[in-house]
Amino acid sequence: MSTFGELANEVVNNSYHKDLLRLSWGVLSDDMEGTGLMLMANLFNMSPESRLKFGRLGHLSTGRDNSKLRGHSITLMYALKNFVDALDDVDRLKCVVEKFAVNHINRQISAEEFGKIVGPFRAVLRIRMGDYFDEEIVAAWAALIAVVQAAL
Ligand code: HEM
Repeated sequence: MSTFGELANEVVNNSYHKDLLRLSWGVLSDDMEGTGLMLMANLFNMSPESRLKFGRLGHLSTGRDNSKLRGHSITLMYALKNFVDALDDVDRLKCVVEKFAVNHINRQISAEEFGKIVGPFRAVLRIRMGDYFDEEIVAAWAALIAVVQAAL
């Protein structure tokens, strides 16, 4: 089992994956709010048990009309932007990942639960990337998510 530091190094040293992350981020970030809402809706549909962790957000099926869910979706996307902006600097990547890991440790989110975002992420990439969708793009995001999981 690789450590947090080893996984962070693997992400920073994988130029091909970094190209895929930046390319797909360019597409995903074109509509930060819409992409964030789509990711959350996918998580709630694909892992209904995760809804229990988001009690603060109220009724989770109301999408953009739910201002708390909307706020959460936007801040989640800016968290991803922090990761993408740190891809060339392993120390920077580690410190932003640790910052977001703490937010989840405080909410009792385990590494396994956090990993449930990969399927919903794949579904977002399928829609947003269209003909440019490729499993290797999912693998690049999964490797980045694995760094967060290792910090939980
Ligand atoms: C791409 C993956 C994810 C990112 C980038 C992310 C990012 C964030 C951010 C930025 C916050 C707000 C932090 C704060 O206000 O303290 C947050 C809160 C939270 N996250 Fe995540 N998250 C991800 C995945 C998940 C998953 C998979 C779960 C659970 C299964 C989860 C559960 C939570 C919960 C329960 C909160 C608190 C919501 C609230 O009451 O405001 N997150 N997340």
